[in-house]
Amino acid sequence: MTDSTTAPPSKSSAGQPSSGANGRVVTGESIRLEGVVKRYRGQTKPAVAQLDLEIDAGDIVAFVGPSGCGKTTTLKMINRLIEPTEGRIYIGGRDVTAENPDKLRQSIGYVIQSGGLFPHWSVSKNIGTIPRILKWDKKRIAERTEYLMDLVGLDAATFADRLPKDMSGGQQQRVGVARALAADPPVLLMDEPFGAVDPITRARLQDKLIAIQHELGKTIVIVTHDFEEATKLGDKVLILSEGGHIEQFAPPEEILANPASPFVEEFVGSGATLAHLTLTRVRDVEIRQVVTARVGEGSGTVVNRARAAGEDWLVVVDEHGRPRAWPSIAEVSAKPEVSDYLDPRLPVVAQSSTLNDALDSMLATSQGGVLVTDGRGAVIGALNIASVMEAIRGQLADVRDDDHVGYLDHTEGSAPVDTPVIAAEDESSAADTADEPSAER
Ligand SMILES: Nc1ncnc2c1ncn2[C@@H]1O[C@H](COP(=O)(O)OP(=O)(O)OP(=O)(O)O)[C@@H](O)[C@H]1O
Repeated sequence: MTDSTTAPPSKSSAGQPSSGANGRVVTGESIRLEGVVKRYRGQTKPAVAQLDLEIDAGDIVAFVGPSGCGKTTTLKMINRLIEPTEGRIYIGGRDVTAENPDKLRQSIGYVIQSGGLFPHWSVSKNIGTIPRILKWDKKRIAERTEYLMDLVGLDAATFADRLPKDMSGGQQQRVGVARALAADPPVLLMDEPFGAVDPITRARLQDKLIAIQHELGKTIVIVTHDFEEATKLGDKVLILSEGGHIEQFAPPEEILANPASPFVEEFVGSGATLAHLTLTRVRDVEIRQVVTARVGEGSGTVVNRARAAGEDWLVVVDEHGRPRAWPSIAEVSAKPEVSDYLDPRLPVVAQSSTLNDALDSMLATSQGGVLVTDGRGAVIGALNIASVMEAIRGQLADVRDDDHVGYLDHTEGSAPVDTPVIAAEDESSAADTADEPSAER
């Protein structure tokens, strides 16, 4: 990836990057909604009845809530794609309800599901959309485009001239994020950005967003239907009920530990255990060191290196340290030098990935381990399934009901009740199979 010296200096209207409360770089701006109301014409009830909300500069905030509660309406009022009926919205202390809406939208990044790219424009032309409107010179646009493609993990030489239709959904979504960041806006609004991609790609895009956020420190508001996604991405989660009513606005840990209302408890409901697992990141678990080898190195040398470290496997990396394959020493020994083979099914997660993501990745690739990479995609170690399971078991034990009596605590004879039927085929299917021979074991 490009190092930061080749990136155009960050020039958000927030001024110089500052350091947030948690020591992170902040180039984003705060967002404040004051008495915001939205009444759509012809509707008896307001979509958003009365909303007061303050989002800190440099935070990611996830909006969740049942369908129709006003998430998208609220998001689109921030960049005035939807005009508030009443109230004021401030970005970095500036009252944006009084600004020219077109100018405002040029200064706020906006990402929608599937990227929303212009289909007949190449990737680079798509990314340069706002800088062209802002009349940046060609050289500056070209440099910015290259930097952003690198930031979102797309090789400029391969993708700059491609049309969106010739890319995967996840790649298109990365272009959507690069385009939204083109003019270095302090605020990024995202409406269900990862809704249309498969779970593994989704986890990778979420990790990429977290890495970008750590590097740039924008203020990001994201609408999602997925509470697990909200807990993974959000520094804070906003739970709304009908009419844009705030049920709770707090860090995910706090929502899980102290749901503010029965509504929140029910909304979080069955997803709570899963969400607890989402709170544990790969970086919270001890990762194993791996032996790496560069493409083109002599096989004898790298096999000796692996043996000396007591490893049967080694990770082949490119010149940036990014993993390409994870062969055994027997496989490496079969060729004179380390091959440039790129394994399309390599299980890889980021440090910001959740234990769920790590497990998903292992299951999807049928591997017993997963490689762990840093924010720039370079390999830093591996996790095996046993350590993930151990951490998950610890998490589940923490959230399990304290009153639960386990097998070892049980006093013999104190539960003289019939065994309940917890799971069984329904009668019709049981009848259907009654005459069939029983399967061999
Ligand atoms: N253009 C419109 N005209 C009239 N009513 C609308 C309009 N757009 C949204 N609404 C209504 O406003 C309310 C809030 O809609 P909004 O799209 O903000 O909800 P949401 O929480 O984003 O929903 P979802 O999760 O289903 O996307 C809903 O009752 C919806 O039917």
